[in-house]
Parts: sequence; C-alpha cells; structure tokens
Amino acid sequence: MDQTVGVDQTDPNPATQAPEAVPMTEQQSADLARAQEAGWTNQVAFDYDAFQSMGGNNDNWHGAGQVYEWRDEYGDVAPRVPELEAILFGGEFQMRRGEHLANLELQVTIEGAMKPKPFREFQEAGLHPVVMENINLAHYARPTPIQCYVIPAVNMGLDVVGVSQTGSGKTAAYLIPIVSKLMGKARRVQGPRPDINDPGSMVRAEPLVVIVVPTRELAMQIFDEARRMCYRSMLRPCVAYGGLPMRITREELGKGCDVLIATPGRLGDLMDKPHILTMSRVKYTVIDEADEMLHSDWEDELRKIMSGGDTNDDADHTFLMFSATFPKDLRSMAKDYMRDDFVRIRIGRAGSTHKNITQNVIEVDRDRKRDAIYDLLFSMEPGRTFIFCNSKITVDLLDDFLYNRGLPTTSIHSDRNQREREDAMRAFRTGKTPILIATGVSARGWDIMAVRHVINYDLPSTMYGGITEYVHRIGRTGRIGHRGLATSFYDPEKDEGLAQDLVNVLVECDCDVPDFLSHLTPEDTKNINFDDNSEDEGDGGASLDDTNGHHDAEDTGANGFTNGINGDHHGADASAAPAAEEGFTRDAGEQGFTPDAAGAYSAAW
Ligand SMILES: Nc1ncnc2c1ncn2[C@@H]1O[C@H](COP(=O)(O)OP(=O)(O)OP(=O)(O)O)[C@@H](O)[C@H]1O
Repeated sequence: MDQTVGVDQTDPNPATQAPEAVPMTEQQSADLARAQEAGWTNQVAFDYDAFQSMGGNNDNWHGAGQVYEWRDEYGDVAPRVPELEAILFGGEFQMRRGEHLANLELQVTIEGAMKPKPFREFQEAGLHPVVMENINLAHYARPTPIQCYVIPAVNMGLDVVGVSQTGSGKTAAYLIPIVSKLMGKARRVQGPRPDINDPGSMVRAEPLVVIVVPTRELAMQIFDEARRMCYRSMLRPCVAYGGLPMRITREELGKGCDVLIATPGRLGDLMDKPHILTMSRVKYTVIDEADEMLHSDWEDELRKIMSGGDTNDDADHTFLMFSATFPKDLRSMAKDYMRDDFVRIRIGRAGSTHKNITQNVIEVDRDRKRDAIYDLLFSMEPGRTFIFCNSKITVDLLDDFLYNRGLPTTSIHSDRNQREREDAMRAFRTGKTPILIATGVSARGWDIMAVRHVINYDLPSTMYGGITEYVHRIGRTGRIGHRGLATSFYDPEKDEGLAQDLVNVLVECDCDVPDFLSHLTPEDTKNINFDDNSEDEGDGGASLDDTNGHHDAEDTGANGFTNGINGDHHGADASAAPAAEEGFTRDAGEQGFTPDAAGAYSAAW
C-alpha cells in the first residue's frame, strides 16, 4: 500500500515513518490541502515492511502493559503509584460518561430462582474499599443499570447471563464484584509468585478468574479495565492473545497471574502447557461477547475451557456470560454449562440499540460508494470515525483510496500481524489517525473515547451477521451516555434481506426511515415483531427473549418470569416464582426500581 503522503516526522515509532517520501502529484497535493483545510489531522504513514521486521519489544506490546505489583511489605494498605495511576485512569484510556444517560433503555427483565436485589449507588454494594477507590479514580459516579443487577448477583454467588446494550458498562459489571470479592481474601487465595531472591525465577500461572473474549483488541481493552480495578491490590491481571509473542505471554504469566484475560485460541494452547498454566483453581469463568464466540468456530475451544483440561469442576466455580445480543445457540450453551439456578438479567430488548445514536440510511449504488464516502467525510466536522466493510480486501482498497485522497486513515483486519493491529488501534485511540476502517469482527466490543461517527460502507448482510452485527457496529459510537451518529450505505441490489430488520430498529429508536424503505414501516410501531431467533425454545426458554419488542412486560412482567421457566430442568421451577417475584418487587421498590403499569421494571440512573 502506498502510504507515503504527508509523513509525520515527529513520530518516534519506526514503523510509522515511511522509508522515503514519494513525490506527490498535483492532485494529491490538492486533496491533502483540502483535507487539512477541512480540519482533518496530518496523515501518518505506515511502513508495513518495518512492521513485519520489528521484533518484540516488551514496552510496545499491549500485553506487557504495566500492572500494579504488590509487595509483601505493604501490609494492609498498598501505596499509590502516581505514574501508573496517570496511565490507567487518565488520558486516552478512560472514557467519561456523557450527558444523555436517560436515553439508554432501562427496562429490566430478570429470570431465575433467586433474584438479585438491585442497588443504586456503589456505596450500597458492600464493595472492598480499594475497589471503591478505584471506581472513584475511574470517575464512575453511579452504577449503570446492568451493574445495579449483576454486582449483587455475583455477590450472591449466582451464575449470570447478562444482556444489555452496547456501551452500557458490562465489563465493569462483572469485574467490580469479582475483584472485590477476591480482594477480601487475596492473601489466602492469591496464586504463586516468583522468588524475589531469584530474579530469573518464574511461576506457573494459577488464575482465579478467566475472562474469554473473541478478539485480541477486546482482550487488551478488558485487560486495561482489570488493571484499573486490580490497582493497589494483591491480584495480578495478565492478558494472553494470539499474535502476542509466546515469550512475552510466558514472561508475564510467570510473574504470577490471578486474573487472566484471553482469546480462546491462545488460552487453548496454554491449557496444553500445564507447566505454564493450570485452570484448576479458577473460581470465575466469564465469557464476554458470548454470541460472537459461538459464531466463530470456537466451539471446541470453548467446551475445553468450560469443562475440559484441568478446569476446576467444583461447585464453587461461577460462570458468567455477557453480550448485547442473545441468540438461541447462546441460550442452549448457558443451559449446558451453568448451574440450574442461573439468573438471566436483561436490560432492554436483547439486540436493541438506543436513542443516543442517530441512525441514517442512504441509498448508494455499489459503484458510487467510494465517492459517496469521500463526500460524506467532508460533509461534517472531522472527528473519530469508524468505517466498516464486509471484507478484508474492501478494507484495504478503501484505506488506500481515502489515504491517497489526503485523509488520515488506518485500517485493521485479521490478516494484519499483531504489531500492525496494535499500532492501528493505538493510533485511532489517541486520535492520531482519526479514521479507522475495519471488518466488523475485528472491531467487536471496542470502547474508544469520542467516536463521533460510524459508517457502514457495507451493511452487514445475513452472511455477515445481519442486524445483530449492525447493532454491535453502530454501538462503537454513542457510548455510556454520549450521542453518536451512524450512517449506512444501502445497496439496493444486495441489502434487501436486511431491510425489514433495519427499518424495525430505526423505528424502535425514533430514527427517520428513508423514503425508499418507508413501505416497510410496521403498522403498529409500538408493537414491532422482532425476529430474535427464539422460536425453537421448546422448553419455554423463549421468555428469555421477548418476541414483542418493548412489550416484554406481557411475558415477564406480570409475574416476573412466567412462561419458560416451568419444567426447564436448568431454570427455576414454577413453585419458585411467587416467592422470588414477591421478594423482587419489594426489593425493587425499596431501591427505587419501580414496576411500570404493565409490571415490568425500570431502572433510573
Ligand atoms: N458506572 C459507570 N459510569 C461511567 N462510565 C462507566 C461506568 N461503567 C463503565 N463505564 C465506562 O463505559 C464504557 C463502556 O463500557 P463497556 O465497554 O464495558 O461496555 P459494554 O456494555 O461491554 O459494550 P459492548 O457491548 O459494546 O462491548 C467504558 O469506557 C467504561 O469505562
């Protein structure tokens, strides 16, 4: 790829300094001038040869990121480390909540024999004081709705399936209570550490928590949240993902590991090396972006992680699964692995998005897309922009095209080596290259501050995940109370299959339906029939997903969790319902969670 235009000479990274600048054509100079006049930043040139040849320098690998290192002489209160604090809680890493939290969907559906008692403030949750301090450092003033329910559920020792919209704080929902519970007994349960008198010594990793995620970038991001929540504690987080040199993984694990975040492939490899890792002491297994894990040919690895190898099979092993969507396969996996009394917590309709994202759909023929996106990027104020394509080749071609027209782009997909992926992510996160072009899967779950605009250059057809994928993609903007914009190019020749689902989501979020799709607007816009892949739940699990959109009150509100639980050998039995419902209603009222007219529950921030 020719990316030598506009080299940023101040960049210290050898891989992002072009070898030799090729003279620009007149057209290129004019394009570059236009982009800069419009306010786009300087371009950063990526020299992929340099990327290929660079070895592993520990400082540059995200997986070797600094964590708080506990020392035995600390006693009960560990000192603060201002430099590390600045890295973990300041600047580029830390998103702050936005002004528009009230627009997030807050209807809550809880199912299970035992209902967690929700709380409204972190102070009420009985958290370890060090975790409370870390929450304050992270500026989490109040828990998000999913956190209000998941934290008490974990405190009760329940297995949990948590479904809530993109950018609603699911990661902290499980990390906070797990870390807090373990901190109380860290001195007793902490894994082995190297001998400080023998500088080269390494230990076998014996994690207490394993968090499995589908992509490398997501693993790094969750590692960052774990570094924050484990700050000033005895618990040492580590991350292991494909592409990170095994030497570095080995070194980091060898320093001791209590919380391990991993992609399934790398975790499977490590499980085959019992001198490096044992899963025999794991107390919490978390599967994040669980629906994507099921789609992605990882079934064997997942089964091995859940109950294979030397995985701790004891009853004290808690399983948690999270996603913004909750398809049928995932439900059956939950039933296979979770305890009978697992609790299902859903905020809003599974697979829904929210009103903080303005969604536009524009009809664009395939051969006009490149010009259309170029014009679109100039039609608004420059800002961090995520562009999604369906194939790697389209990502490469579009990156090339926009870069050569003077725009500060970078790109990511699964054929890039890890060095390239980490650098692209860092460049986008820091705003150095504010336009990132990606395939959908590679950007799953990314949480990046101030993403103003998501563009679906290609809409995800059914082959590429359909409406579920669409919801995940646009969820890269409008996170945690911020507003965002999503623009999708609709190709009339290819996207017809998605049209009805797309219109339903637009209507649900009060977004404009374009004229060319208006004939698909449902007659009863308050009662849209979402196809949520739930029809085969013969044993009644269908109540996990409402088939009536917002009107899940009819399914779940009247008695809390009606059809679906009876006779389900893993779920609560019918007799558990009244008691649980009663408790939940009372608790909910006490805590300020009030049933609406139909009996479903709403949580206010
Ligand atoms: N209580 C809180 N108050 C303010 N910000 C929070 C709170 N909890 C989490 N956050 C921030 O919200 C952002 C989104 O959180 P997170 O990535 O966990 O969302 P998510 O629900 O997992 O999204 P997705 O489904 O897209 O992966 C993060 O930047 C996180 O630091």
